[in-house]
Amino acid sequence: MAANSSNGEQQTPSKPPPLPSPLRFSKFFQSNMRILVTGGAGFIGSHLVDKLMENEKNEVIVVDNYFTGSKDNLRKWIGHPRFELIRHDVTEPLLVEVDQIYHLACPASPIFYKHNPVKTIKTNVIGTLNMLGLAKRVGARILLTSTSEVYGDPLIHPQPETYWGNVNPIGVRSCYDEGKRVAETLMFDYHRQHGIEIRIARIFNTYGPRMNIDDGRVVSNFIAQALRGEPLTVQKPGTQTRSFCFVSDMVDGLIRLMEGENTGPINIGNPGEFTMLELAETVKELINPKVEIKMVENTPDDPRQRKPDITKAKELLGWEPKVKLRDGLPLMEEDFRLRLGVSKEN
Ligand SMILES: NC(=O)c1ccc[n+]([C@@H]2O[C@H](COP(=O)([O-])OP(=O)(O)OC[C@H]3O[C@@H](n4cnc5c(N)ncnc54)[C@H](O)[C@@H]3O)[C@@H](O)[C@H]2O)c1
Ligand SMILES: O=C(O)[C@H]1O[C@H](OP(=O)(O)OP(=O)(O)OC[C@H]2O[C@@H](n3ccc(=O)[nH]c3=O)[C@H](O)[C@@H]2O)[C@H](O)[C@@H](O)[C@@H]1O
Repeated sequence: MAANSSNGEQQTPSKPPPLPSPLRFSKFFQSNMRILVTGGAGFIGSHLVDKLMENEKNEVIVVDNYFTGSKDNLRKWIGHPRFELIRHDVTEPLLVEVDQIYHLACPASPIFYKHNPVKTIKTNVIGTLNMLGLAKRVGARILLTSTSEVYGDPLIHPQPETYWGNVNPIGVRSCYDEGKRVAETLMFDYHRQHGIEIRIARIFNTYGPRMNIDDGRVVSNFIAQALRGEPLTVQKPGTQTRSFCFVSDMVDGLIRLMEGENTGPINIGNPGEFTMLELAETVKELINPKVEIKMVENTPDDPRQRKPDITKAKELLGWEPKVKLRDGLPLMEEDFRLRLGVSKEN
């Protein structure tokens, strides 16, 4: 059609505008759910992205500052028309149009979250405020990955969601556990004050392929040590317990929580409980019977026991874990062997 110029004369455009790129069609015409995953380049986040990307109706946007995560965890999706990766720190505001936010960004291994405690608490508090601000602005549902560390060194065992916890507010772990407690408070205040749709998962120790080899957490430490033929370092007294959930079960629980009708908080974890000495014995038996077990000093405020009460997850989400520790460890061993270049015969 002819256009009017500013002096009133008619002009005919020389050529029609270019067609949009075919990528634009594949990107915006197929998807009907745009999902943001903060911390999506990390261990749990990258497995969550894999699962979300299996659904052709989903478009996934990851934001990560790569503090503990890596692009390598997402390499199979880079360049995919339904996937975008943004280097961004959640302590800075973000504006993207999304329908759901899985908010995972936060260092999780104690050695990393204690490395820069002020940054850890900023990530938990300012990062969560920013993501809630985004959820409010664009009307998205937001899920926070909280932690069993909100129960501190628990005096009730196993821990139900109704337990308020036993947390040291001024200790070296407080940046993480008090940080997550404030993040939970912010979630509920935005829910009550602004009607934001929230979901809170309290995750218990999760393990699986893709954990950083030198992550510092107990399962990755023991597997890497067993494969390198080094002593398994059990921190004293060794009778402290944890309950280990395989990552595929965790991802299934997180998606059910997001898709369901309950705000939570809901414990997501595997109730199978082990002492750290039992875990070391199991890794030794399954991976390298020749390695020694060595007792080493512990760090302050290490919780003495931890086991989730998952009644709520069973009743409200129809969820319970499927993978036993003895079945999950060999899957992680396989991944660690590949990355460390240690074959089965060695
Ligand atoms: N793995 C567990 O056992 C466990 C248990 C309880 C809770 N959680 C929670 O689950 C989430 C994921 O844990 P994970 O084990 O995958 O840890 P991870 O360290 O592998 O992943 C965390 C990701 O967040 C990113 N990140 C950190 N700070 C950021 C920031 N300021 N801005 C943007 N990105 C940032 C990291 O680079 C990383 O990719 C965390 O919120 C953690 O607190 C994990
Ligand atoms: O599940 C949770 O809620 C929390 O669990 C872990 O925290 P923690 O249980 O302290 O994790 P680890 O560092 O793996 O320690 C587990 C136990 O193993 C022991 N440990 C650790 C490392 C090691 O080499 N040897 C060893 O005996 C520790 O003393 C501790 O008792 C995670 O790192 C947190 O991100 C998460 O929020």
